[in-house]
Amino acid sequence: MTSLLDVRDLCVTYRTGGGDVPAVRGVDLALDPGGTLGLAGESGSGKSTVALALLRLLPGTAGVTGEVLLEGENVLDMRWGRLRAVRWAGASIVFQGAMHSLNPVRRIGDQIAEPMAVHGTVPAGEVPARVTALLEQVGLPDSRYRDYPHQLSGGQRQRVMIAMALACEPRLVIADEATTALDVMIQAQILTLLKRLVAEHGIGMLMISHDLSVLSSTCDRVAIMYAGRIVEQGPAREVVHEPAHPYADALSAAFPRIGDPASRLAPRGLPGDPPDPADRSPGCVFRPRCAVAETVCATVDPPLWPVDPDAEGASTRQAACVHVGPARPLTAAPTEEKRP
Ligand SMILES: Nc1ncnc2c1ncn2[C@@H]1O[C@H](COP(=O)(O)OP(=O)(O)OP(=O)(O)O)[C@@H](O)[C@H]1O
Repeated sequence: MTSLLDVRDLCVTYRTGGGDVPAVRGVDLALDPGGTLGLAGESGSGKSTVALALLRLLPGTAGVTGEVLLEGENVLDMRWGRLRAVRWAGASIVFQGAMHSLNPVRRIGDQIAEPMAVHGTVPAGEVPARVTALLEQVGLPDSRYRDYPHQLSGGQRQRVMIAMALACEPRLVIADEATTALDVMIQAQILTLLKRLVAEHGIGMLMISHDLSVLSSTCDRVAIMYAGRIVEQGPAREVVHEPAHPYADALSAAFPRIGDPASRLAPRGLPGDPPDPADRSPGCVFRPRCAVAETVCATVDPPLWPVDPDAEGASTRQAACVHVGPARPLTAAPTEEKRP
């Protein structure tokens, strides 16, 4: 089966007056049709840069290398006309903060109709009925068709953004912090809606959030980013509830876990700051903040490898840490030597 999305060795560097900022460094991601992949990491880890790179929406100051294969076709090599056809119809994106993404002086229905008109995916005469159907799918009455964005609540506007994203029946939806600005009740409603729509339409979804609990309740698989790299990826339950990489562990511990009263009362924080993206020191980039760092971590920068190479299906769970997987022997000697 061809992957819906296959990202290979994606690197993004922003050119700034203060020098180059390598925001994404060698990211590999894969998503099957109908699959849901979560991308998590703290602020500045490069999540949005990945999302924007997938549809070539980055500013001109960004240099991009690697491959973004959408149903086998490299988005990074597409000619402009082909790229325009792929946006909305092949893959669409829902951003945080719908008020800034919607046009304040255009009616909701007309804005949802626009991608269909531009791409000609629906005959002109059928567009109003399709808009009404989309409004219904996202839980809005068709009386909202003629409303302006300011007449809707934040949650309703976010539903409009989802309706727009689905308008041309894309195979991939990218949701970038799509529920972050919403209160917890509305957030739950929108997540339920997204999950239902993705399942009903067989759409693949890449969901970006700094909130692991959101991803664990929505996605099949989760990838954790730190300083522009994926440091762990695998089945959502395992990555969120039994993280292997020390950073994934710290991120997971920062969120209260349902059913664990102790963690609900005292989520752990992660000391220190994320590294300067321009820092090219050798070794593991997480080392200065890592509670289990050893001497070897100052020189070895491990790639992603299987967490448990002996377990069945283990190849799907990977982490980039010398303390997990086949790298363990690397740590054995220095650890023994250090002991008195
Ligand atoms: N236009 C830009 N020019 C220069 N640097 C940028 C630009 N956009 C992002 N960056 C830098 O790239 C890195 C990754 O930023 P990005 O916004 O992708 O992270 P993020 O994980 O999505 O963060 P957040 O959750 O806060 O949105 C950061 O160091 C950021 O400062």
